[in-house]
Amino acid sequence: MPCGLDGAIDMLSLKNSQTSSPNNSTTSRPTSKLTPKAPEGNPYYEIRAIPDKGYGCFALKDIKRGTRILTDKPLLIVPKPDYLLEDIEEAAKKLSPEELELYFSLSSSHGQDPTKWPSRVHASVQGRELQRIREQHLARISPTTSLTSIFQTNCMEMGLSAAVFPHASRINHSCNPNCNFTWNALLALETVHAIADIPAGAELTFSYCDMTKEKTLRAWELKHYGFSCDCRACAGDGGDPESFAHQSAERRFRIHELDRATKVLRGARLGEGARTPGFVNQLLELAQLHREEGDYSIRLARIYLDLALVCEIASDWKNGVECAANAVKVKRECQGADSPDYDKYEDVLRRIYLKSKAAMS
Ligand SMILES: C[S@@+](CC[C@H](N)C(=O)[O-])C[C@H]1O[C@@H](n2cnc3c(N)ncnc32)[C@H](O)[C@@H]1O
Repeated sequence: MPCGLDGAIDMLSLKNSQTSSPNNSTTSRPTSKLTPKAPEGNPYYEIRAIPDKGYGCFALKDIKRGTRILTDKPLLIVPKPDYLLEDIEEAAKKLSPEELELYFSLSSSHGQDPTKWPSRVHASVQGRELQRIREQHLARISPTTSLTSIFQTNCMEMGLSAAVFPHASRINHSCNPNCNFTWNALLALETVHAIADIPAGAELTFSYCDMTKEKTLRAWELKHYGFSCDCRACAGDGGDPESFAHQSAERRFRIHELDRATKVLRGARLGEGARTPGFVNQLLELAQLHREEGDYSIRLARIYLDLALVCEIASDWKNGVECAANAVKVKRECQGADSPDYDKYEDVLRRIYLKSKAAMS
């Protein structure tokens, strides 16, 4: 294996499976000319071309927070998150010619400038991980669309697998999104919910990265998709401390501080958390920050659930019921009442409510 003097491996000297694939006919080919459309009968959105973004999805009417805007069946499933080209090729063999055409009509972030990317990988990175990094790099800088370039531009987590969804894939990114996507294993469908009230004409967006991370980390993750984000959380703050960008950066910084401070006491050690001074206030502040940031997601639902459980331990029934009710509401609105675990949220609310009634009698 060629290795630089500094112990780094040159990525481009290691070309392999992109060119030696046994299934080259599907590995690389021109982009399809299919025009994307919202699913037939979907009343919520239409697809339009946007300068510099390809296509995007736009609300046809006012959409209330909690609305399920879309359910989508996977088009191509790769049953491992650390996929290689050979895994995508294997999955692509199961596609009909029409499905393959649809796959190749999706967005592809190939054609990127190689000088904007590190050209070397540390020598300690070996085997499958090295091959994966190399394949993805080659797909990114290649002048043509490929199975890998489309997969890495569009794939979403599907439990322990990764999959491409033909309709959900048309939704563009924002670090301050108005939609949430979740794999619903019970329905075997990807679901997209509005996490804000969306006015008619607005673009539907969700976050491709962990939106609570700070701007430079988000920018690095988004670079893999070949764009830099200009959403209101990423826009410059113009030196104005009142601007959304400035306040958002401060909120996300504080969210990280609070996450670090509370992480060890959440989950199995919640009982200890309940006895730790300041823990409840930290969780309350965290919930407030997520709300202000518009992160009306499962993260917020879990914070409320933990608050409810801490209140239950402390026999604080009034706040317990309120927090459990918030947890159920956020969970339902961002993932749906038919989502896995929803019953668990409702059970906590019911239990604390009954205990509060018993305590009053
Ligand atoms: C999953 S696709 C989204 C749909 C895509 N626009 C299309 O035409 O099918 C991801 C690609 O869309 C574009 N994109 C998504 N969000 C964007 C944003 N906020 N700004 C610029 N381009 C964006 C990038 O080209 C990215 O690689």
